[in-house]
Amino acid sequence: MKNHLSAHQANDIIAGERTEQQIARLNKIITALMDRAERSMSQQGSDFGLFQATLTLEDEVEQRTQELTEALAENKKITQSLYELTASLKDEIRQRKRAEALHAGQYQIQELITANIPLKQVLRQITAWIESHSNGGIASIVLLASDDKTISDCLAPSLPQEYAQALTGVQIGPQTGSCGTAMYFNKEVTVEDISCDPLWTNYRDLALENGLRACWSTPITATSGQVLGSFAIYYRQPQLPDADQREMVSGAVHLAGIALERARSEERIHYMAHHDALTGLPNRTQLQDRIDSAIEMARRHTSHTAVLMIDLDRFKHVNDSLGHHAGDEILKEVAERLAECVRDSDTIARLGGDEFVINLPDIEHDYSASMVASNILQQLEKPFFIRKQQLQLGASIGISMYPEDGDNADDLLRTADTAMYAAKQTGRGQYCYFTEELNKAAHEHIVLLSQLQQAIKNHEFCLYYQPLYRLSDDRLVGAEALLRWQHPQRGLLAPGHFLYMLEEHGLMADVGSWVLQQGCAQMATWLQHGHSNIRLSINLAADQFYRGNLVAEVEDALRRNKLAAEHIVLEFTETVLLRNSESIIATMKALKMMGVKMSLDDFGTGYSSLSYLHSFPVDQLKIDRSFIQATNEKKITLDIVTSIVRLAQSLGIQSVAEGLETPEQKALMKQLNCDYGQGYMLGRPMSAENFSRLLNGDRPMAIHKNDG
Ligand SMILES: Nc1nc2c(ncn2[C@@H]2O[C@H](COP(=O)(O)O[C@H]3[C@@H](O)[C@H](n4cnc5c(=O)[nH]c(N)nc54)O[C@@H]3COP(=O)(O)O)[C@@H](O)[C@H]2O)c(=O)[nH]1
Repeated sequence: MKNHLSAHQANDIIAGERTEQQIARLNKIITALMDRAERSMSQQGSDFGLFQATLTLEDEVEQRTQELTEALAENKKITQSLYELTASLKDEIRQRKRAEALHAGQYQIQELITANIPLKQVLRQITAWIESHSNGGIASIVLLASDDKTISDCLAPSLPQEYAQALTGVQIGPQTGSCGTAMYFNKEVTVEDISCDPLWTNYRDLALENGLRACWSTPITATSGQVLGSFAIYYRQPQLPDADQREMVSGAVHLAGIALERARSEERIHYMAHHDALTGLPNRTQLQDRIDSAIEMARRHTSHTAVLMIDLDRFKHVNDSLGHHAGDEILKEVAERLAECVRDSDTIARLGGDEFVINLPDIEHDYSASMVASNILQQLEKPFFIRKQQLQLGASIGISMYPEDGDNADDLLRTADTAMYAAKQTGRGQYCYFTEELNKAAHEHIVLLSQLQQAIKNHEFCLYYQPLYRLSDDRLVGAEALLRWQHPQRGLLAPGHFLYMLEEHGLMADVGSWVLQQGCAQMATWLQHGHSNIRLSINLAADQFYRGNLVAEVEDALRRNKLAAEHIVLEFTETVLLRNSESIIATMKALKMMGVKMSLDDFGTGYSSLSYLHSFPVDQLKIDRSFIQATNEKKITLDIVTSIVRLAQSLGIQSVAEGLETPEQKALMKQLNCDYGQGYMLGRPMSAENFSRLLNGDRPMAIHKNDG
């Protein structure tokens, strides 16, 4: 509809005015004609003249009357059309005002949403906005809980409070009033008369007691289609919504959807920023807040707060061997077991990996922390059953206390971590309190790590070689390459000082690659010097297998040094075999196909599962030196060593006795028909130069106790 006169309508108005002027003019003409007739009759005195004049006058009057009637009819039409035009203009103005008011309300709500005003305030504003345009309708918004089954809240400022409260907690279903049913089916539900509608059977009395007779409800959904709540309008008399109301409510539902979706994503982001995704426990950020609050409380109450840093023992081993999914299952169960050891007011957090932290606020004495720590150790000692396997883990715990060990969250976490590290060193399954001495040790640890990183850059590593002899005829048959660190201040260091750190900090695979290249280069040199009857054993770390490019690395080392595969033996421990994965088996088989011999190191100390020997292509078993050294003390150890040698013989593979220190040990192993021997009694690890001398039949120079 237009709000201005069309050209046609304007013409009509002008035509109306013209008609009035014509009538006035006609009256004047009639008067003039009458005068003329009178005058003519008196002047001519003739009857004919009068007759003629009368006729003319009548014709003119008739014609003018006709014109006048037409003009009047035209005028009436114009008046009618003017009346209609005014009515439609009034309607248009009313509609426009309503639309403007709606838009203003909509705009205001959009602004509230973008200004991050609390959700409930926004939703109340939406209900108020709709009510102000609903002629007595009562607006309400109910929210669906995250379980998608129950009403978590009802926001309806104009509904009776008793009624709104009664809706909270109601389970939605196919016959749960208008809102519950609308959310259940994700469909608009219109009930004209609550008093007789079957959807309201269970809630009818409640609604009628509160004076509610009709209700139509529209689900509020997220962009994904997920139902978030419902928007409803109640009436106090049986009624259906009209077209205007429908249009309005569809806008309100849209806005409520945006507000709810936005609030949910913000909640989600906040949750993710403060929780660990795997276990749902608080993360470091939230833990720090909780420790800060606990410190504040302890300060006010002049009490204490304790921080327990918990690290699982053998977790890395399980993770490496069974894979990350199994590891994740263990972590979730650990979280559950920890929850059983603490009060609701305590905080359990996961910092990542297998590191958990517990904060005990407001405790009187460290005795409480010790009680909790002992309980946790007991709980985590119990076996885990993962994928039909029983696993024994355990934990180490470090404890720090406010105010003694720190007056802020960072310091308490750091000191608890230092104590935890000490607990691990003193033997697993222990708890340990922070002390100043530990602080010093932790500092040294950090220094050593940075020196180790420098050592890699500055090529401070070298290899030592320990001779290997055939026991039947004492012939030198090879050597084992052993890593050494030429420390700038501390001198030559054996792996015991630093290998664990390389492993802990993920540096072992790179150092292992260097050992492989360097060992092959040295072996190639000895070959060039005519020593073709020896083999070099090279240790492989588990991480070298897990990295996935071991076969290519070995091929590369052999090719670069023009070395045949038969000149090297690769040693690995059972840790590698624990991850009984297709890829580890494939790697071993590929190495074996290349002609490389594989030796299982430290046999007897780990799981020593016979199934490994069946699945993996092993050529040699190295009996751990702890068995060899205990043979003269315990009969059972002698029996074990005898069995391992026999096992190797029956499998058609070689056996090597490690750590031979006395002639008796050597004699015993020879008597048992063990193939090879290695140990201080036969030769300590020595430099490449000294080993070359040994190969040449010379006495190695200056081999004394400290040479490696
Ligand atoms: N992944 C890699 N592991 C390596 C590498 N180099 C060494 N290692 C492993 O470190 C562990 C300690 O090695 P090390 O301090 O060199 O000790 C070796 C010998 O010195 C020692 N040994 C040998 N004979 C005796 C003995 O008679 N008595 C005694 N007390 N110790 C002795 O044993 C170590 C060799 O053991 P093994 O490898 O099991 O044959 C050790 O586990 C090394 O494997 C490396 O480059 N990569």
